[in-house]
Amino acid sequence: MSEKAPVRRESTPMPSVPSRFTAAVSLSVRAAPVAFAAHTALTLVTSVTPVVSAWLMKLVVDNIVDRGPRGTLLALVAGLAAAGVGTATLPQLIQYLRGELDRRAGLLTQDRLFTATNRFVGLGRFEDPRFLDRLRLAQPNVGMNPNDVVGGGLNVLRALLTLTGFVGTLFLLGPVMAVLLLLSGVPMLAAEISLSRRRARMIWKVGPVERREFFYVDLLSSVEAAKEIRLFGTGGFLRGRMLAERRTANAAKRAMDRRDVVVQAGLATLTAAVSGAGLVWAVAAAHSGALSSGDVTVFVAAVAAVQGSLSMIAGEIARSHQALELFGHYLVVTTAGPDLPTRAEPCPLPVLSRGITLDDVWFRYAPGHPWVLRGVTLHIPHGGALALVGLNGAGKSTLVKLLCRFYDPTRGTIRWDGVDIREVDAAELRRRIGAVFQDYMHYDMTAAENIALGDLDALDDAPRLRTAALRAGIHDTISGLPHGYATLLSRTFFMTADTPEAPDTAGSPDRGTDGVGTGVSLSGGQQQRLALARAFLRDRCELMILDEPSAGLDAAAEHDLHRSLRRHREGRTSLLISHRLGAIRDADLIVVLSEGKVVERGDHAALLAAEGTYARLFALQAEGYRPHGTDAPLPASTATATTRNH
Ligand SMILES: Nc1ncnc2c1ncn2[C@@H]1O[C@H](COP(=O)(O)OP(=O)(O)OP(=O)(O)O)[C@@H](O)[C@H]1O
Repeated sequence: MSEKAPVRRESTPMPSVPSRFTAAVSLSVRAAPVAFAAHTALTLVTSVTPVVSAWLMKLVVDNIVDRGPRGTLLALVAGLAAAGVGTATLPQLIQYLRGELDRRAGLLTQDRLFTATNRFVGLGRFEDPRFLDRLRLAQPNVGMNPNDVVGGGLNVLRALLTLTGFVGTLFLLGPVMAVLLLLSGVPMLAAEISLSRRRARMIWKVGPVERREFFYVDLLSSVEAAKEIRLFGTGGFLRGRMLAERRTANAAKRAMDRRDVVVQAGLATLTAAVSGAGLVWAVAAAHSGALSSGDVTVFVAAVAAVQGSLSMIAGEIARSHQALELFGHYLVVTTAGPDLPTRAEPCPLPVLSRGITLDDVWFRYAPGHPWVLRGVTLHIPHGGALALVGLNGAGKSTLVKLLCRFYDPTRGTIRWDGVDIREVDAAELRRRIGAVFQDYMHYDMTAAENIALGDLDALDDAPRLRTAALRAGIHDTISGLPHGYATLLSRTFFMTADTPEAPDTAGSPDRGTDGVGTGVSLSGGQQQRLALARAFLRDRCELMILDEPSAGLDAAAEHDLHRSLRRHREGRTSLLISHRLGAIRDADLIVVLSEGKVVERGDHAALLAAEGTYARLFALQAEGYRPHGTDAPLPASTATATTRNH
């Protein structure tokens, strides 16, 4: 069989600029059609008000100089006042509409982004730094908003309309000057576009640096890391690392800003030179009688407006270009193909009746990485309990991840009652599995929610939650919490019902606020029981996987847990991983993995008799329970307790 890359690196190409622009516009329209239409219409109205004002001003000045009819003058002044009110008020309305569009487009973008990431079947994408960089840049709260593209496009359109009006005016008054002014816009545009390209490249380049900086920020502000940081005194070291990343990002941004300053200064000098020349020409023309006083007024306004519009067009094109680059990351993420091959019409997954078979399974996390599983062949019989044993790094958890189809085997197959699990719907496969992972999750949510995340159908089903909690031995603890199952299991958030107006005790030496507003923290073992309850909620699952389910439990709890598990797994297929060999001694089949290979298999008695790895590990553990300095065998009762509880 040919080798398949287990982790498909993201390979979706960046869409072309026109398709990015079309996609951004359609997303903004879909997010808020009314606000979009109103924003567009008002923006276009504001594009003509400066031209109208300038012409009205010319007519007013000419009327005063020529002593025109009083009624006409009043009408012109009224028109000028109306245009002034429009110029003054419309920007506020436009700004509000822009904000609303930003918010709605941001919401839709976020929704689509995380709908897309949830669609990935496996874990590979989340271990691909390039993908993670894109995902960060594509988030509306980090900087990307499709509306920036639309807003930029509209501003360009507005500036173009204003420009057309004033250029027409200038052509009437001084065509040479009009051409000169327009030509001065060409280097401006070229320079701005080149700057925006560089800026977009810089943002992409510093992406990984900023992600690392956020990693250190997260460490320095998380309660989980706070213990070790204080114990080992690593705060200064981590702060140094964080600042080093910030300095690297700052250096890249500074270099960009310096280039910006030089280019903008050059452009401003050019602009000043052109408008100075225009002013000299207009004064000379007025002196010779070629232009009226009103003409000079409108000419000066037109030069300023044309230059303003040109600079706005150049700036907005540059900003839109940059926004389009960021929007491209969003499109790459949301249109990325599946991370693992999926069938358009998946095979139905049969009810497990025979078992799960791994046939010559080889696996490595990436093509350049070492093999983690090397030709594993084993059968987990239906209704049986299979235990996996092995030293750290032997590949046990990896095997579990393949069973859940978080990755596909690089070679070989895994069959569920004869059906290759690559052929079935991964979500359906996972619905049939209950699991507690070695690195189980704890959620900053209520106790009920922490359990219900195992099966959201049970979110409002108190008896089911209670049964699962009872089986995991955590019910009494939860019942004793201030709000029972509704207690927030977190000290880092406020309870939903409470408001952040609770007294701020951060600066107070005595934080004895009786937990005002915040939830409670559970111990590590209690959190592990909660994770077990989450798995037990899936009491109808066909395969139960328990990867080190009792590592954090006290001896009595572990004993109770294994008794409960034995009861629970009757007639159910289960896969158990534990370094505490007493916990798995009564499994139907014990498989010893070493460096990705099955090196021993059999039941407890057979493996002890074989005097191999398992027997050696078991003897080592039992040794720890022998009275000091004796070779005497343990008393029968102690031996039983030892092997069962440790
Ligand atoms: N996501 C990953 N990417 C790359 N390598 C990984 C990844 N996860 C695990 N590995 C590597 O795979 C090997 C097997 O790891 P695995 O977690 O399966 O071992 P294990 O038998 O469960 O060990 P332990 O008893 O310590 O839990 C290790 O060498 C580890 O470095």
